[in-house]
Amino acid sequence: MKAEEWEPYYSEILDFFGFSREDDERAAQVLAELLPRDDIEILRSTIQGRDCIVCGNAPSLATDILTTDFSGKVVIAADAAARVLLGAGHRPDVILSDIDGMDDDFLAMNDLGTILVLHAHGDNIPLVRSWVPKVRGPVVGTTQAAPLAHVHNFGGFSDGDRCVFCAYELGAASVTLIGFDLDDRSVDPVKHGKLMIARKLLQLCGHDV
Ligand SMILES: Nc1ncnc2c1ncn2[C@@H]1O[C@H](COP(=O)(O)OP(=O)(O)OP(=O)(O)O)[C@@H](O)[C@H]1O
Ligand SMILES: Nc1nc2c(c(=O)[nH]1)N=C(CO)CN2
Ligand SMILES: [Mg+2]
Repeated sequence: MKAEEWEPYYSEILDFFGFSREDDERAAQVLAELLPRDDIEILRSTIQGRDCIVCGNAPSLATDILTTDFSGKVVIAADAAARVLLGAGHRPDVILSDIDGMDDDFLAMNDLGTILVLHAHGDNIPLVRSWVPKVRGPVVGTTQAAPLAHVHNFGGFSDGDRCVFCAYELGAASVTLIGFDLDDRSVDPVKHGKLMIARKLLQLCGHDV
């Protein structure tokens, strides 16, 4: 998504949650300084022209996995969905995370080739500082604010919808969603707000979830 197309959605999200653009920009700078590399071309070659399965982390993911044919597909996990996939025997090819779901399992998957797409925002700067220096494998940085030379903005907000924007931006042949239950009543009010925004952003990409 072009920056000028993303801007009105981003602006509305900042107003809705009371988040600060300046804090998001500061977070992107911190990420830029800590990233060991920019593996965007590895990420592009993983996704371009391929059928992708994007996995959200709704409670329904565990059963969705059982009825999904993963063969030949690129598996993209939204944050902690990666652990559910791994537990079911599917190490994701790519994980997008704003680092609140990150743990040593993510580093172990990254050591085996899973690409980490790590997102900096105004409320996760301490997580960026503590986890990014530990990354040894392929890594790409993202922001929801203005992109920097090696910190990308593919569009999207929550980990799940950002996976979908990233896949289309990098030329996926198709994108299938599993583990998305945006009407989930078990989530807290902030998460509910994020899921409603995810619905709107996914509709922009042609996915009615
Ligand atoms: N019912 C659901 N509950 C949680 N996440 C969901 C649900 N349905 C879809 N998702 C998607 O799965 C993504 C990953 O979920 P997870 O619970 O790991 O996220 P999170 O790190 O808490 O979310 P975020 O950082 O985006 O607030 C979410 O960002 C969201 O886009
Ligand atoms: N400033 C800020 N930005 C975000 C946040 C958040 O909590 N604060 N959460 C996100 C993932 O849901 C994505 N972006
Ligand atoms: Mg997260």
